[in-house]
Amino acid sequence: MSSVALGSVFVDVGCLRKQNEVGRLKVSRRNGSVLRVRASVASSQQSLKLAKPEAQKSEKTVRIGVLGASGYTGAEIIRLLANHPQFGITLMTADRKAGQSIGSVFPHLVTQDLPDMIAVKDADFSDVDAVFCCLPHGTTQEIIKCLPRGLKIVDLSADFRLRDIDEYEEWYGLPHKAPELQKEAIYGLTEVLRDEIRNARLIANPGCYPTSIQLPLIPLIKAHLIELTNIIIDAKSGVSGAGRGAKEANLYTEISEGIHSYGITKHRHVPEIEQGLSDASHSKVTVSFTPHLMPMSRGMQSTIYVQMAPGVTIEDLYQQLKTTYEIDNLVKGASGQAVQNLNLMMGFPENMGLQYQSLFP
Ligand SMILES: NC(=O)C1=CN([C@@H]2O[C@H](COP(=O)(O)OP(=O)(O)OC[C@H]3O[C@@H](n4cnc5c(N)ncnc54)[C@H](OP(=O)(O)O)[C@@H]3O)[C@@H](O)[C@H]2O)C=CC1
Ligand SMILES: CC(=O)N[C@@H](CCC(=O)OP(=O)(O)O)C(=O)O
Repeated sequence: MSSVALGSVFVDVGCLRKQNEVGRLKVSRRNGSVLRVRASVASSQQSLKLAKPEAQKSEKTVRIGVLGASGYTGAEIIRLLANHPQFGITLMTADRKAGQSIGSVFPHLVTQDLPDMIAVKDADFSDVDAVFCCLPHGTTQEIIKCLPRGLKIVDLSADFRLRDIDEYEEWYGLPHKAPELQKEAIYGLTEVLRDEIRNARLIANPGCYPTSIQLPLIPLIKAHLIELTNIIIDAKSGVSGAGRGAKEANLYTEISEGIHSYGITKHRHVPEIEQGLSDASHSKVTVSFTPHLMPMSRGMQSTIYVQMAPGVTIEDLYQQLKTTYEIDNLVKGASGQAVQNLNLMMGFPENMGLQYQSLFP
């Protein structure tokens, strides 16, 4: 039996991308037994130059609320929507930063003509068609439960990702406060559940690690090209993955010039990854997953070690991933995937507003 390593590289709230990879998941071969899958959302000042928010505003047909606009994923959605022809932001909320303008919190967004951020309790949803919910898990369930039923919701938190409520309570250490909504939620791994996402009201946007791991593995599992045992994932994240809130472990002095693993054997993304892989294989799949924090602002790399099924070659794996992904012009990341999902839910082309020129270096 042969083993192979899959390198899954993408960025959680945006990423660097080479010119010839625009809008694509790209598969390439390196060093004989290593396949690399790249999926990206470009981040750049360049994209701000492309945006003409005021000119586009009146033409935009979908009114968007961003809950948690003062956080990293909220800010990234605001940046992406500046260039979206149909999604116009009419409401933005914050907690500690309620009452402030987005430009005062994120200077790179100062050119946008947007409402000031308000507390969720003061929000009026009569002028909103869809929300991106960029709030901490736990808080999210209670807030989403109180939103008008007519809203489409893409939730970036982990609150509705696990189908099994008991599993949620076990891994998140919190009782689930909206189990009835959990039944309705669709997991937003776009490439895998596109049809379900189109008809959904509530999307549970996947975690960053689970996205980088499931995208390369699911097509290989579905095609029976790899064994379902001994899947080992060595993943690395930039610090923006931990959100903008102050935490001692994320101080510059703690994370610069070093790397450390965390959540070994008990990271909360394990059940999410196993749920997705088990669905793909119709049997219980377990993984060994170790995340690491890297001294970089944004970005993610997951190196995945798998055993190939008898008779399978690395070329088979390469062809499978190539066929699966080269036809999809997509961008990836927490906020990019959220916009991708709402595009589908609203009946727009999946990549609308997501085709940015990339930035290098
Ligand atoms: N960062 C990432 O790469 C990814 C994050 N996620 C998930 O997306 C969600 C948002 O993450 P991220 O943007 O990083 O988080 P941040 O910590 O950067 O931002 C959190 C946002 O929620 C607001 N907020 C915090 N507590 C409350 C509350 N009790 N009531 C109302 N609003 C509140 C904050 O307001 P204020 O700042 O004003 O206090 C802020 O706007 C989280 O669930 C996270 O797990 C998912 C994928 C990737
Ligand atoms: C670096 C870092 O701390 N990362 C976060 C994952 C962030 C993410 O994308 O996951 P959620 O959407 O589930 O929060 C963590 O390990 O918990």
